[in-house]
Amino acid sequence: MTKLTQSTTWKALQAHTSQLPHMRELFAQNPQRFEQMSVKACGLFLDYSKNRINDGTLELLFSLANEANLSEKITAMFKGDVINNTEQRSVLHTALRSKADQQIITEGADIVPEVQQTLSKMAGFVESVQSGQWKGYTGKSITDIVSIGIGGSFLGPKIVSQALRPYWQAGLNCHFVANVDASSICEKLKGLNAETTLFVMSSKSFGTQETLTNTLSAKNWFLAQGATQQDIAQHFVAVTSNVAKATDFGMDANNIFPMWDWVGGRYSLWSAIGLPIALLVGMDNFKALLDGAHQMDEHFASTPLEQNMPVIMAMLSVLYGNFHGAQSHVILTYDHYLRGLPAYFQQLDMESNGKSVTLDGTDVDYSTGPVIWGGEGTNGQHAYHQLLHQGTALIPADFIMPLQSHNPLGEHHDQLASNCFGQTQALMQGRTYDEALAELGSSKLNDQEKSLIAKHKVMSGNKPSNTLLMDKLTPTTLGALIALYEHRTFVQGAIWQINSFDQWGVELGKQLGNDVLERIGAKQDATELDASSNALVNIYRQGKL
Ligand SMILES: O=P(O)(O)OC[C@H]1O[C@H](O)[C@H](O)[C@@H](O)[C@@H]1O
Repeated sequence: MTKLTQSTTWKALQAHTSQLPHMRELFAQNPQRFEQMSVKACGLFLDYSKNRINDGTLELLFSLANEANLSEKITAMFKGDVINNTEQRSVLHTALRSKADQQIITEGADIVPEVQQTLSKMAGFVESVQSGQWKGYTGKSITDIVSIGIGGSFLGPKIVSQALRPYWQAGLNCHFVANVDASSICEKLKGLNAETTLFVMSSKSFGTQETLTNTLSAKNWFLAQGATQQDIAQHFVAVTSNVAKATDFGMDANNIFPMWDWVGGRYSLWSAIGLPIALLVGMDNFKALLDGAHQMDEHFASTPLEQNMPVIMAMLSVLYGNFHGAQSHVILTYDHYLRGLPAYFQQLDMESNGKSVTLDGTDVDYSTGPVIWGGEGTNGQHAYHQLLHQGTALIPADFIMPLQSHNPLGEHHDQLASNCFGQTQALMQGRTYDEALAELGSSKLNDQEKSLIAKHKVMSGNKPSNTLLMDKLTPTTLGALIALYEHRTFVQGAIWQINSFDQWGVELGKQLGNDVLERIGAKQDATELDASSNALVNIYRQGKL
């Protein structure tokens, strides 16, 4: 048994949670519940009153956080301690949104000046492309960006660009390519004009197979359209921490934007990996995004745990995962522009906290990261919400909604909001058998039929949800929202004593993928793998069943 599960607080939480009454009763007991269980920070408002908690639960959860030395761990991250112990790295994505006059030291050097220099380089480039000064090889301005990257070098730029669609500057469009399936890049290139297309290749390592292959194919396409080798510098730029590899690959040294080992891929949209975002929304908006995240960093670093938004959300997730057996967590966005956010948070959380040994290598004897999933709230209501309401799995939910729409139109937003609030209410209060029976009161069914239908209409309720509101989706509120989830992920990892910043599981997949690729290209059939893998490779080599 680990110390965590043996601790008095852990055991107290186990006993406490099983005795807590239904949320309907908790609301009835305390008229101040909403005021006491809501918090505002950095333009975001969190209502967490619809959770299976009372004051006692919160006290125990914060004790657990204190026993995990959470405050010390937060300080250690911000000041650049080597908290990613398996890769011997600091974790300093927060430095990317620091203020120019801050000093953040890692490996003996202040990194803020480098961050600022890179932002200036990005600003110059963005201005030049947006103004049309940056010309393609036939003297035309750029109209289309193709962003090539995968994982953290893809999803952040894509989802944030999508979320900030109302802020795009006229004249530029962006297309994202990640999948190594040729159909992805071929479809994206159809209809593009090489003379006006700029490729942004993003790879922290500059060694990821999918990204290198897609970039080579992009280069070949570009040359096949009539451009020459000398024209490449005007059409290909790279973002990477491996500048040497990028220049070896043929990237013009002036067109390489640096990033650093102390930025994890899934935390990297704030670095030059965010270049496609900046190209679309302009540098001022990109800086506003950084500023929103910085505000959340300050809130996280300096607010007592009890009022600390990321800490509250993280501890609630620990509550459900470790004391109520929840295996997944759903994120429901009531905003069309935020439709990609669940996928982004999925990558962030599952790659960070999908771990089963503690920092010192001990096997955990408790659940760690849940499955994160979700989508656009209103659409889900007509599909998978059924399982949230009446299924056997407990699935805590986050509902996210801006108060003002970017497209105010008739009654649309009122309907959207009423769906959002109505769902959290239904999840919380459910419907009892008597209520269901009463609803059937005037129907023509006989008593037996009424009783049967009523049983099917019962919803146990007591299903937890958080509601997150903001005035409007802006670069600043979006920055704060994403940083909120980053820190929530960090806090959970801190409680579970795992390393949230490595990803050895993903690395093994890459390694074996390369191994299989060699067998596919070999002269004879594969014989050295397991029977299934050999057979699959050999069927593939034949090219038909
Ligand atoms: O940016 P790159 O080095 O090309 O890496 C792209 C992605 O590769 C891996 O799959 C990692 O698990 C991700 O965290 C990373 O973002």
